Amino acid sequence: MFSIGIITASDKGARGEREDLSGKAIAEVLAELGEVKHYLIVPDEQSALSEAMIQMADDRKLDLILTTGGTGLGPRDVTPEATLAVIDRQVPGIPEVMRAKSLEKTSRAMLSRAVSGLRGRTLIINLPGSPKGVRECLEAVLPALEHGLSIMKGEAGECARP
Ligand SMILES: Nc1ncnc2c1ncn2[C@@H]1O[C@H](COP(=O)(O)OP(=O)(O)OP(=O)(O)O)[C@@H](O)[C@H]1O
Ligand SMILES: Nc1nc2c(c(=O)[nH]1)N[C@H]1C(S)=C(S)[C@@H](COP(=O)(O)O)O[C@H]1N2
Repeated sequence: MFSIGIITASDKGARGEREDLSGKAIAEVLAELGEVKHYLIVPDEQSALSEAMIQMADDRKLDLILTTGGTGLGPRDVTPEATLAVIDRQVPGIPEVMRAKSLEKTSRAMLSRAVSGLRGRTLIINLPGSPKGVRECLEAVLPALEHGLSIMKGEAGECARP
């Protein structure tokens, strides 16, 4: 079981104006992969988002951080920039597969600028804001997540498939 953090990037959510169904969807989909240890709703502000990621990665030492929201083209959509500012190495295959699989469902998938990467021994993944988008994107990456996290933690040395 891996330790998981969820960050919902949402102005409405942070003001208490909308129930955060997307954060809940992440916790539901990942129930078998790990345990949600920390959960924050943060307004769409780059420094606050980066700060939340640093806290979860460096202080709480969580294995996996999922963000939802703020990946689009809106003027306040800055989650990818907040993520790029704190990661050491990108993992491009994760957003590549999320967009590729999601494009089979909606052409709007191309509008998510989501990124993914490692900060030390923490993997950070951006997801879109809608609960549907969260489920569709997580479904796309889930098959490889456990293996990726094990390699990241130094618990699995072999990538060979049986
Ligand atoms: N955390 C969430 N929980 C439930 N629904 C959400 C959430 N985030 C987004 N949605 C849904 O996806 C739609 C598009 O999301 P978008 O990111 O554009 O939200 P928004 O209206 O700009 O507000 P904000 O950025 O303050 O969350 C919303 O109108 C809402 O229906
Ligand atoms: N799988 C999937 N990806 C998706 C969507 C979706 O419904 N399903 N919505 C798209 C839409 S409409 C937008 S605008 C972008 C960015 O969403 P965000 O700004 O809420 O992060 O994600 C896209 N990615």
